[in-house]
Amino acid sequence: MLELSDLRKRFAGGPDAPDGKVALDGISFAVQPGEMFGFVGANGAGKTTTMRIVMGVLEADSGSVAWKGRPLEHADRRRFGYMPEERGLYQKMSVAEQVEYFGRLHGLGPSAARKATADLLERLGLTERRGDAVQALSLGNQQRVQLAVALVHDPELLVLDEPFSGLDPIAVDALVAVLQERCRGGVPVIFSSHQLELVERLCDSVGIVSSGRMVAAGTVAGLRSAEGGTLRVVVRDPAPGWADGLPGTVTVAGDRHELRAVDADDQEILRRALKAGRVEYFGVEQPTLTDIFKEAVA
Ligand SMILES: Nc1ncnc2c1ncn2[C@@H]1O[C@H](COP(=O)(O)OP(=O)(O)OP(=O)(O)O)[C@@H](O)[C@H]1O
Repeated sequence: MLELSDLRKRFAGGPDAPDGKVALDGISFAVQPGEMFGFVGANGAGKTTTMRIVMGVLEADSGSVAWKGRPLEHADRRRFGYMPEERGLYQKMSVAEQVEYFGRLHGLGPSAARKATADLLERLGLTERRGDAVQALSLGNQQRVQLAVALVHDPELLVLDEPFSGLDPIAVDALVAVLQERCRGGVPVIFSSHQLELVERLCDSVGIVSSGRMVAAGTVAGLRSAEGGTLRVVVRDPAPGWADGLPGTVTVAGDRHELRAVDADDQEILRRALKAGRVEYFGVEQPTLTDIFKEAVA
């Protein structure tokens, strides 16, 4: 549905970096209807640059962005919802006026804009602040307004640059519910985040970007199985030297010996552990998205 192919972008250099800075070095991925795509990467990896290119804020040096099978055009973007990294709200306008205004700007009629605004302010916990100027709100509440602005016109695609940063847990849950609802309605959602547990919980697929390149992409389950699990055994008070010759590493805390090993013969390790002492834990642990991320960007 949205398809990015081999995007490249170099920023002009200054006196310190005359050759410029390669921000994107061939980014490709696709997001399908109703798919939640988590875009993760270290600071400066290229996430914002990619999203800005999708939204037409920046132009790529080469590569392409297609929407519904044809080159993305300016008119398509009017039907997208975008939350930019540089938050842009009119500070003196009231919360409700602001959201309605952006709804109108994206083509909603007055009553549709009013209704969508009231619904979203309720969902995002802003109804009581509807008449307040944006500048009087806390940063987290300003963020909620920014999200309402991105969502008000019922967009066909959502591109959200760190939408969860700075939100309290209640607001995170409210936003998750809204995004999941939009996804269920067929809208593809791309969002960047450093909150990897949240990405793992929410996303159908994930792209890990490092130095302008996509270093891993796919479903969280697929990335996990590619990575393989870690065997973990905890033995209480084992005989000395019980793990000699076994693969992996052993850490000792008091009388608890913990062995962790990858790609090991689990049955052999279990036999040795049972012989050595009381086995308190034995299992294969799947890597978390944080483990996968660290491995991919290392
Ligand atoms: N306008 C610009 N001029 C020069 N360099 C830029 C510009 N915008 C971005 N860059 C550089 O491009 C690279 C990618 O930046 P980008 O903002 O896309 O990263 P990011 O993954 O969004 O990072 P973060 O997680 O910190 O928001 C960085 O090295 C950044 O310094």
